[in-house]
Amino acid sequence: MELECLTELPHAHVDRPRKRARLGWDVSIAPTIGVLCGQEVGGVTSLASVGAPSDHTYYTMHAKGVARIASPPWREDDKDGHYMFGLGENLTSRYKIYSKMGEGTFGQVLECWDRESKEMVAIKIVRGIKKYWDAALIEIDVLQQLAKHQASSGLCVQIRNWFDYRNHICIVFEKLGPSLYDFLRKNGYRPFPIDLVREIGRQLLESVAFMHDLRLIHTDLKPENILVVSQEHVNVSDHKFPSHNMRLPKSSAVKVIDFGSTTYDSRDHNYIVSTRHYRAPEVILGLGWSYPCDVWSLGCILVELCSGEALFQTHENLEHLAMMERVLGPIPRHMMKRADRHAEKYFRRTRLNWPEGASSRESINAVHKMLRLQNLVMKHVDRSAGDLIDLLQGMFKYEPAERLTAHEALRHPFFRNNNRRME
Ligand SMILES: Nc1ncnc2c1ncn2[C@@H]1O[C@H](COP(=O)(O)OP(=O)(O)OP(=O)(O)O)[C@@H](O)[C@H]1O
Repeated sequence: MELECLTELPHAHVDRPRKRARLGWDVSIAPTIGVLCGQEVGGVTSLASVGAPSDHTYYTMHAKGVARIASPPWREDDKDGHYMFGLGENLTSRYKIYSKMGEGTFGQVLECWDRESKEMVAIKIVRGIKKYWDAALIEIDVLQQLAKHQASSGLCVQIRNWFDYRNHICIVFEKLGPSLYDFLRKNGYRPFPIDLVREIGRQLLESVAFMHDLRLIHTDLKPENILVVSQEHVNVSDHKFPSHNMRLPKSSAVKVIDFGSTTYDSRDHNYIVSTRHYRAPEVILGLGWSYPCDVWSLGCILVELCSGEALFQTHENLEHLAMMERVLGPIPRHMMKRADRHAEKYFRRTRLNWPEGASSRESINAVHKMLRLQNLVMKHVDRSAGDLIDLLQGMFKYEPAERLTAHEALRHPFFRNNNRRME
């Protein structure tokens, strides 16, 4: 999602952890600086309690030839502030880098061996640029809130530790498997079976209900930010095209990641949030947003899992609103009237300025080709289509106050009799 949003996060009331001193382990590069700064979460020994090694310890370590845990040579970050690393190198004396698992706006995520807990972990190395530094501290604060209130089997990724390494915030997470988007892509954008959609949908709503109970709004829910817990997958034949094989997660257990844009509830949120395809109408119209924007994003994700493809494939506000009208019916007048000065140009008196305002004939055709929600669901789903349509209609209410809450959606008949994880 756009970084500009992050710089505007109104987190004034959140106690941000202060910037810590450089990691003590790095003393071989800068022996005069060195206070260890990790803060463990979840009962593992605190790095902070270890303290900086004295000169004596430092030289003894070297005398003992502990080259195995030595620091790699200092290098410049790349032009975008990303940490430069080599596979097999150490990241502090505790972690050894195995592979790169992903990359996002904030930094890179590396698969590392944790010598202390003797397990693989995923470490997000945040870009060494101040605005990302500050945003990472907010993400850590949120992750610690979540960790305080959920068991390790919870539905949001667990933070294990964090520290500052060579001016990069590093956040250590439990290691999870591929994202739902990875599965969709590898399957050539073929739909998931409805029972799997139901199981994933239920967990996502539970995780969002949990966040909302803590007054947290994720704001960037999308298939890329939902990871399956297990690495294992099964090959099954596509229910629609039995000659095609599909790769599906062996267990349906999923967890939500990426709390870099998560914010506390406040009445005056009106900056742009969410990745485009999953963005709620009140965000586009500048009407202010809150918890319901997460429910809208989940509605988009459920449709995408059922159909295989993102629902609103657009990069432009007017086209996006036109697509919403095509799939869900007209935008209520009272919302059009309240649209902010950036959005009022999308309307002509009391209707959307469409197709007159379209940027091209292709855009008009793309919108025209879209199916109504009912038809779209019925095209892809055989069983439970009626319940799913009804649930989605509640999650896609234009008026945020009328939209189902996550708790209400969980009570919907679509989820009845299916309240256990598929294994
Ligand atoms: N705990 C984890 N286990 C396994 N892989 C992970 C984990 N956390 C993140 N990843 C991988 O790293 C990628 C980037 O992570 P993340 O979304 O947290 O970074 P980001 O920079 O905040 O991204 P964005 O640009 O979406 O804000 C994910 O899409 C995923 O592939």
